[in-house]
Amino acid sequence: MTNPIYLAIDVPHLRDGLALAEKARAHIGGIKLGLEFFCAHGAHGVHMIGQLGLPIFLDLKLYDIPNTVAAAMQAIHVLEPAIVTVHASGGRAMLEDAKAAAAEHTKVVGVTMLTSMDDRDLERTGIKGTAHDHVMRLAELSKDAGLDGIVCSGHEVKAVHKQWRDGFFVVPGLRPAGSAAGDQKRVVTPRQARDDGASVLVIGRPISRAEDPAAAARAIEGTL
Ligand SMILES: O=c1ccn([C@@H]2O[C@H](COP(=O)(O)O)[C@@H](O)[C@H]2O)c(=O)[nH]1
Repeated sequence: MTNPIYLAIDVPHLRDGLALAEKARAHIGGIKLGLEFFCAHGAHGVHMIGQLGLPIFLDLKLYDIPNTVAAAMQAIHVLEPAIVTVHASGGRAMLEDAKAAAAEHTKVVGVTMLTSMDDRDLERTGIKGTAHDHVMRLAELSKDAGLDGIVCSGHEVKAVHKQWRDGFFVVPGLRPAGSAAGDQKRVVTPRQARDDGASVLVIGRPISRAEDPAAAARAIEGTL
């Protein structure tokens, strides 16, 4: 079985990101590079991390008019990402054009509702209903638009998996039992998410902020 853990490299210095990825390398299946990393290090940073030979997940959360998102998708072909994110709330045309513009081997997944938000946060954005309802709606839209899957929390992945059997489900907001949630609000353990149908487990601070990142990654891998 391939290791579903993607380590989120959310550190300001490239050399620290490389060192972290090297330490955890034996216990992870891929690397997730997000906004912080891409804004600081751009394509050069992605190439450097890519040299470790692990699949790269570019968590860019693209959200713009269809033409702009499609152009951005084309621009990143050269980086050969295994996975790229777009915001599912960007609408059907944006999602369709994003998928059409992506490289053949890149999975395009729609971010439904950030794991740092709960029902109350959702209500404050003017959206009625629960996080669960909202994620289910955006999962259906993503599926209809031809995306490969979605990003959701471990609270919803079981229900989404039931509706979309061959979908690809990326789950962040993961915390080993007893570890601090920080800014994450919809949290489950890595094991729970995997058992409920997650394809990819995104884990950042429980590994990157650990005293011994390799030992932390190994311990999480051991629970799966
Ligand atoms: O809904 C979302 C979408 C993306 N993320 C990203 O995942 C990691 C999680 O990091 P932790 O340190 O394990 O909390 C981070 O890069 C986020 O940008 C998310 O958390 N939730």
